[in-house]
Amino acid sequence: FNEQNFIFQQSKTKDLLSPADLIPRLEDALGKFSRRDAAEVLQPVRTAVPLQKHGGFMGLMPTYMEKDGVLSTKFVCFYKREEGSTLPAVQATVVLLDPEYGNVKAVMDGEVITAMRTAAVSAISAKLLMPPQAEVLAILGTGKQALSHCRVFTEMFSFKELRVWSRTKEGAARFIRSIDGPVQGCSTAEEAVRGADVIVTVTGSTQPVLFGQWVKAGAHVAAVGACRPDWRELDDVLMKEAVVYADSREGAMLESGDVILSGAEVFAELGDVINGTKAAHREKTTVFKSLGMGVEDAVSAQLVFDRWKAQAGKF
Ligand SMILES: NC(=O)C1=CN([C@@H]2O[C@H](COP(=O)(O)OP(=O)(O)OC[C@H]3O[C@@H](n4cnc5c(N)ncnc54)[C@H](O)[C@@H]3O)[C@@H](O)[C@H]2O)C=CC1
Ligand SMILES: O=C([O-])C1=[NH+]CCC1
Repeated sequence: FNEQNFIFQQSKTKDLLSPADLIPRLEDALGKFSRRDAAEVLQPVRTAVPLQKHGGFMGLMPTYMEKDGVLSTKFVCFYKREEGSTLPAVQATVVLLDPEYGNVKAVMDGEVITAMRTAAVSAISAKLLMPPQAEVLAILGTGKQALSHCRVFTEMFSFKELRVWSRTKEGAARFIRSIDGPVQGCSTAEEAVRGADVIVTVTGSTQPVLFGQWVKAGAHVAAVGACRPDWRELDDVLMKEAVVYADSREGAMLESGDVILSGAEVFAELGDVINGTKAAHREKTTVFKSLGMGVEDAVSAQLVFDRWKAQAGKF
């Protein structure tokens, strides 16, 4: 394996991936995952290796989709970064293999894949669970995931109002400068979320930043940060009052501080709703606890590979 063409840099994955193409593949993958049919998806909960000295962890996310012939693994390193740091909080690489022989087919930059697939899965959660006629979107956090969520949500839905909150003025200003449409910068998280129909939490916080008493009844929350068992983004009130959905029930029980420490019950996986085996409680306050799954990276990497093959006229 030393073929230049099979290394996909960030610019290439960016060119080849679009939310519109990705969303149907992710919906299909989430549905397959929740059927727990080993011939469709084999995906253990990610192995997390703490990098104590450097304030981060490395996650290994292997996935096999036998029927689809997709074998991949992602390596992802996550670090807590100071506001304004130019270093990325999340760095990732996705390796796509041939399941028949075990040879590597492609090595891809995983930052764009991670940013886009995470936002696309949150958008799927909103499509299924947000109240009808949702008008106001609030985003807490202004980093890479905030930007990708903003892009995917504004592409997929027509909110009348977009609000954003950062823990620093500079973070909010940078975010507002980076996006095209109108956005209201809020000086507190409470101001951003009061009355919002959809709330996205994409912070590196380890303590709650969103409190149930601020959240409008019937709102949908896509909770994307706090991916360790002792990290929180949401308080107990919200976790207990809302109907809680997750990408993976096992992942949520092992990795999500919001689920584990609040004692909240995971009502369903997003895939169960897609499969029609569990209800989408749009009329209630809902939380989608996103942790990120290997199967999302697998289908995203396969999509990049398929698009590249089609463009290059390969095989
Ligand atoms: N569920 C999933 O599939 C994925 C989840 N993530 C998680 O999403 C979160 C955001 O990731 P990125 O945007 O890549 O990181 P980033 O570093 O680019 O952005 C993090 C944002 O959180 C803010 N923040 C950090 N600490 C905070 C605190 N104590 N209180 C309030 N705000 C705080 C920062 O100011 C920044 O705006 C992280 O927690 C990461 O682990 C990332 C990738 C995938
Ligand atoms: O799924 C993913 O890639 C991650 N989830 C939390 C940090 C990175």
